[in-house]
Amino acid sequence: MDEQFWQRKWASNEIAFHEGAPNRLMLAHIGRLGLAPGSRVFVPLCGKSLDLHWLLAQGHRVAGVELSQLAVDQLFASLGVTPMVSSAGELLHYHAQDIDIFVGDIFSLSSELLGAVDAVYDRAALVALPESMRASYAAHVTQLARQAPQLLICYQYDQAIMAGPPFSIGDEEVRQRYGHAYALILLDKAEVAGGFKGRFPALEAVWLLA
Ligand SMILES: C[S@@+](CC[C@H](N)C(=O)[O-])C[C@H]1O[C@@H](n2cnc3c(N)ncnc32)[C@H](O)[C@@H]1O
Repeated sequence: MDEQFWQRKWASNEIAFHEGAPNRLMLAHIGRLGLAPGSRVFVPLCGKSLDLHWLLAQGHRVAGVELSQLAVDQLFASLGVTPMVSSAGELLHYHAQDIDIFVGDIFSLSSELLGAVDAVYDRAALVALPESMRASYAAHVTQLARQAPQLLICYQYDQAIMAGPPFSIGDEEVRQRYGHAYALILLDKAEVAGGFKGRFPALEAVWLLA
């Protein structure tokens, strides 16, 4: 999954991962992060997720990083907000009140550029990356967020049925990626209603990394 793969997806509007409403598992479990009003939540690989809208509506601040400038332009358009855009190293920094979105590769983002965050929310980010990138991604997010608590949502299914993305991330892999830095609590594991992509059984697991 190189950069061109995702740029093509956005350019051709093949974005089935984009949900038309805030994620139901986030709504059910985000309380476990214990966010105080005004908390700053980092959303890696954020796309134009409506979860960002929801977090803002709760009075939180959001920070994100996303490869596709098209996605980020669409995000701000849907928020009805005109950002200030500046360059930040190899990234572009879109800023508006309570919002900082960095456009470019997450591996070009530093904790200094990102600034302090109170929590991380990963939906469809770790699962979007091939196995060869996931160890570096998890280590980088842990370091970027200075071990802030994280709500992580993963799919689990038979990887032999579909190549991914999204990839299947089993419990053991979550422990391998994050167990050294966090106490892991499996909050929920439930069948994907109607099967994954309507074709085969899958589970969604929600983890609290505390
Ligand atoms: C499966 S989508 C999920 C988007 C969002 N989290 C959501 O729930 O709708 C994965 C996103 O990660 C972005 N992406 C992939 N690799 C990236 C990277 N190295 N740095 C930043 N963004 C990346 C893609 O452009 C895509 O928008």
